[in-house]
Amino acid sequence: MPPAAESHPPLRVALLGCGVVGTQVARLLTEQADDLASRVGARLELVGIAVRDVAAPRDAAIDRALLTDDAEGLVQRADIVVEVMGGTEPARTLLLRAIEAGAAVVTANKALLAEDGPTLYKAADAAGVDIYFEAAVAGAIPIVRPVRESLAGDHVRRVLGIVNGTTNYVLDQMATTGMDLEEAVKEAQALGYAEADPTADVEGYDAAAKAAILASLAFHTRVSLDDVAREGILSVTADDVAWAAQTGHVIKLLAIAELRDGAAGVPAGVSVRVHPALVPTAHPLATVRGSFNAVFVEAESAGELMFYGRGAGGAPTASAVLGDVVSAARHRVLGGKGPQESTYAELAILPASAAVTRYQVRLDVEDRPGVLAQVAHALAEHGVSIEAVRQPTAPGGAGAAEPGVAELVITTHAAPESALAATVEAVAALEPVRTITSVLRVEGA
Ligand SMILES: NC(=O)C1=CN([C@@H]2O[C@H](COP(=O)(O)OP(=O)(O)OC[C@H]3O[C@@H](n4cnc5c(N)ncnc54)[C@H](O)[C@@H]3O)[C@@H](O)[C@H]2O)C=CC1
Ligand SMILES: N[C@@H](CC=O)C(=O)O
Ligand code: NA
Repeated sequence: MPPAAESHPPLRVALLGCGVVGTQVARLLTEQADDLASRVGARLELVGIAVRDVAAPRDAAIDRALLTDDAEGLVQRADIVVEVMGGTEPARTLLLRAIEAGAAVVTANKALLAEDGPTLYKAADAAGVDIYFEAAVAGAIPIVRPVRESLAGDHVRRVLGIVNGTTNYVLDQMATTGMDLEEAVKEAQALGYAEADPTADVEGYDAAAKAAILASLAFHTRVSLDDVAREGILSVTADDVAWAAQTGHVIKLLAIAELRDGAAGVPAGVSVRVHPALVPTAHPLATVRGSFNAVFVEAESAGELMFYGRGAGGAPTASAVLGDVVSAARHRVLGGKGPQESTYAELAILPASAAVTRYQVRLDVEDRPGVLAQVAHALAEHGVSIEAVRQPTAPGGAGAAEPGVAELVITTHAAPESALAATVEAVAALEPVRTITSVLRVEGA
């Protein structure tokens, strides 16, 4: 049991940034001060909130006397620095200054961690202080700590997740209300899910940053944003969404990190990617609605684990931040330190072309005998085997693109991305092929 709060001097907490997340962190630190003190064994005293503009209007929960535009000065007078301003600079410099000054740091900044986490981890290690970042991946969902600590005795094989609330919200709205992408993004911004620049969400950078962080932790190997093969949701059309529903799928933006052991002609290493994928409606990931996130982890001894909850929004993200603050604060009171970065495995990072997935290819072809055989032959020549072929529109009948044209939907067995790219090119070049309407990966089947 921790000592009574009064037995330890208060711990000074500095907050950098007072936007969607920062406002909720400040509110919870104040409203839950007594509980937090009892849980930590010392009072957590919010000593300042660094903002760009001290005169700007703020939520009523913010004590305006704490506002300062001197972030550099603030980090020098704190035991724990919480960074929720986002962006690479000045966040990195301020966190380094805080670490040099002996403060523990808590950050929600996945963009910074995925780009330059090692600089911060090394500095924290050298200074002997904690660095925590639960909020950086999947908001409120405890996923960093389970992968970093609870599964430290296991071997993780694969992580598959919906880790961006904005894009999940957008795809869900497109599927259920027919809303267009731009309108749904505006709603996600208003609800506090989107990044300051929502292109980070819709182009997959945010999910890629989270995938890099998760892959690093899961595989004890340094993975940065540049190592992640990335596709966002801008190429997903209303037609894709409607067609997915018609065939028993939903489209989700997935983050995938997997260990490949050198089988199937693909070299051994780690494959990390983010892309939209067709997920069968019976799969648990298909039921993840709105801004919710979910992460599947497959580990050798633990088997399959699933983590589900709110991945975005002020209060849910603040919950994860506060959990980290409590951990760091307990170390200040009771001694001890959180885990360091672990990169001993030093696995190879595989190129995007080595990713192995099933694909669904939709194409319009001339409706005459022998066409299907030509298409099948082109696939076979590239070593891609067909799992199923469907012709959703009756030849030349209702729903056909035009008379004499038939739509084919080909689902492949798992094939390397490199083989598929060449195959699609070869199929597109066939004389009876009019258009390749879409190529989508299929996951979770
Ligand atoms: N909003 C969400 O659902 C989640 C956000 N995050 C992360 O949390 C961090 C904050 O996100 P939000 O609160 O949503 O962003 P926000 O844009 O609402 O808030 C950031 C605040 O920091 C301030 N700021 C930026 N640069 C500053 C500087 N140099 N000095 C002082 N203040 C500065 C901005 O003026 C703004 O008020 C980001 O790293 C984001 O990726 C993580 C998980 C979920
Ligand atoms: N913009 C992010 C916020 C949380 O990380 C998202 O939409 O998930
Ligand atoms: Na989290």
